[in-house]
Amino acid sequence: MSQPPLVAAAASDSGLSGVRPSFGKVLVFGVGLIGGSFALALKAAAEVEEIVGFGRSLGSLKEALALGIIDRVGANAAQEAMDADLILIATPVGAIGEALARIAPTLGANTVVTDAGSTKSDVVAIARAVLGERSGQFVPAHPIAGAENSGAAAARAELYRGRKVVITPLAENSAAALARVRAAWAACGADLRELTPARHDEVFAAVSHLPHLLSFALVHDLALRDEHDTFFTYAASGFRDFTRIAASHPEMWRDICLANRAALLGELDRYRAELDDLRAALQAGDGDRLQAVFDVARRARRAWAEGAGAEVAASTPAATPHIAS
Ligand SMILES: NC(=O)C1=CN([C@@H]2O[C@H](COP(=O)(O)OP(=O)(O)OC[C@H]3O[C@@H](n4cnc5c(N)ncnc54)[C@H](O)[C@@H]3O)[C@@H](O)[C@H]2O)C=CC1
Ligand SMILES: O=C(O)C(=O)Cc1ccc(O)cc1
Repeated sequence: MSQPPLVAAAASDSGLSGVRPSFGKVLVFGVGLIGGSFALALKAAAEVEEIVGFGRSLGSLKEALALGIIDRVGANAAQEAMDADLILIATPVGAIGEALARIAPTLGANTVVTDAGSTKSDVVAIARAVLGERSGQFVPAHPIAGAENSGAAAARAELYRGRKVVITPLAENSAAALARVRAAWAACGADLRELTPARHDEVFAAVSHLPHLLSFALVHDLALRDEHDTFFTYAASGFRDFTRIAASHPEMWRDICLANRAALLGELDRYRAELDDLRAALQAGDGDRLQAVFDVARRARRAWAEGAGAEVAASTPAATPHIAS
């Protein structure tokens, strides 16, 4: 790396000439919200010379070109991978293996590869299978920033500023490869964290994948009712908050749910047990129990929103064995 990214950005902002960007040629596979925002952020930080986009549809790549997100539409991934400095794979997780397969045979010895997938154990497994002895060049990542909107038109340079990006390094990553990928995400303004792939998937099953599944389920159930218009007419801001994420991309979420199926099933079972507990309290007219659960949840939610983390002691007396365990 020629310069620490933010130093180089500051130098270029202040008008100093002769400071080279940290990355020459960057390939982005999947130039949508996440890939497009990464491209725009590297450009805004003056950390890249050229961004070449690859994707499934020429139409969306042309849109990304017109929006100034990429500099060229790539035609030959294998050829471009030979001398790329950095490659980001930002397709739905089910397509990451296919993108890796396109670059694997010709991947340059000094090229580093990262991804943005919402799941990590499956991505690591496919990367090792496809890249073989080159898997050390792949440093997995997951930006915890996004939205229910998708596509290149939703991309913005500021998306990652101050937001966490979880890196799940591999034992075979060299210190240099890890540093290059960390530098790229840091140049986007991210707050870098590290987890193992397995721990990552457990955590995100609970705080991201399950909430999306629940939101899709609620809206699906209402949408299929005969008088769904009446329900939606009267839905207020609580419904809006709970269901915003049900407007997320169905294909992307299909892939995430399937990729993290084991952890998600575990979280779903816990949630069902929680619902059973609340149902039993409701049926028994046990207002104390309802209020005790709501009180713990309210304090945890408020502490989290205030940035203190959810460190409220779970002091609710357990009504059922599953809560006590
Ligand atoms: N949307 C979000 O809030 C977040 C998404 N992610 C992850 O980032 C990745 C991308 O998500 P978004 O940018 O939101 O989706 P998006 O739908 O905005 O962009 C995905 C892009 O990948 C392209 N694509 C789809 N299948 C492909 C294939 N087989 N080969 C090549 N290109 C293909 C699409 O044409 C599109 O341009 C996913 O893996 C997702 O799990 C991670 C963090 C947040
Ligand atoms: O829209 C939202 O609030 C999100 O939760 C965005 C999001 C979606 C997928 C991820 O892996 C990370 C963040």
